[in-house]
Amino acid sequence: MPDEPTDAVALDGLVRRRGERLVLRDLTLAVPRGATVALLGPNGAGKSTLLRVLAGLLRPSRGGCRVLGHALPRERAAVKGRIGVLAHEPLLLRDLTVRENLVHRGRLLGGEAATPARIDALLEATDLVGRAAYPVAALSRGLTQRAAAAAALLGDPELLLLDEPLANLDPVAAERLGALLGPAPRSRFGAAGPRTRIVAGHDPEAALAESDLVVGLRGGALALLARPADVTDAEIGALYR
Ligand SMILES: Nc1ncnc2c1ncn2[C@@H]1O[C@H](COP(=O)(O)OP(=O)(O)OP(=O)(O)O)[C@@H](O)[C@H]1O
Repeated sequence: MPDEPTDAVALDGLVRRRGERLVLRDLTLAVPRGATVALLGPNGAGKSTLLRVLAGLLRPSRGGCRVLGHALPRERAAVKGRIGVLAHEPLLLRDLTVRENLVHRGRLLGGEAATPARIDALLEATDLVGRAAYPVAALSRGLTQRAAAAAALLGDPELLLLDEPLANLDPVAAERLGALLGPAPRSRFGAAGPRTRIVAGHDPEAALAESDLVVGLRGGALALLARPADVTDAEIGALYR
C-alpha cells in the first residue's frame, strides 16, 4: 500500500481568477489529515470558491493544490469518490427522486458505495425515508439540503467539504445533520486516520468550538490561520470589519 500523505490538503500559492478579478489570492496552507477546519470570512471572501476548487469543480488558475496527496486538476480522477461535497447548489438531479439520486451518485462513485442497505441507512439518518420517492424538484430547501447531505456521505468520504451545512434546516434537522456530518472516526483508512472536514460558515463562536484549525479569508486572501485556542476576538473582528 502506498504511503498516505500526512496532509489532506496542501495549497502553495493558490490563485483563482474570475475574469480579471482575483477571487483567491496566493493561498498557502496545509490541513493535516483528520483535522476539522473552520473556514470563516465575510460574504464574498472566497470561501465557496475555495471549497469548489478543493472539490475539483473549479480549476486553480495558478499555484499548487494537492488534495489527499494528488495534484489538482491533473490527478482529479484519483480523488474522485473520496471527497464529499455539500455546497450551496445541492449537486442533485432535480427530476430524479431522492432515492434515484443516491443510486445514480453511487454508480458515479463506483465500487460498493450505493448498496441498498447503505442508501436506506442514509435516508433514515437524514429522516428522508418518507420522501425517498419524491423528485428533488418537489422538496423544500431544507429537505433538499438533507438529501444533498445523504449524497455527500454516500461514498464514506475521506474529505468532507461543507458550505454552510446547516443552512435552511429546522433545529431538529440541524442537530441530526450536525452529528451526521461531524467528525467520524475512521478505520477504513488505517494509519491515514479519521475524516478531514472543511466547514465554511458564519458562526465564529460555533466554528471555533468545533474546529482544530481556523482559516479566515478576506478579499480572497488568507487573513487568519491559527488554532482556535489562539484566536482572539480582535482577530475575528478584523476579519469582518
Ligand atoms: N459564478 C461566478 N462568477 C463570477 N464571480 C463569482 C461567481 N461566484 C462567485 N463569484 C465572486 O467570487 C467572490 C468570492 O465568492 P464566494 O462565493 O467564494 O464567497 P463566499 O466567501 O463563499 O461568500 P458567502 O459568505 O456570501 O457565501 C465574490 O466576489 C463573488 O462575487
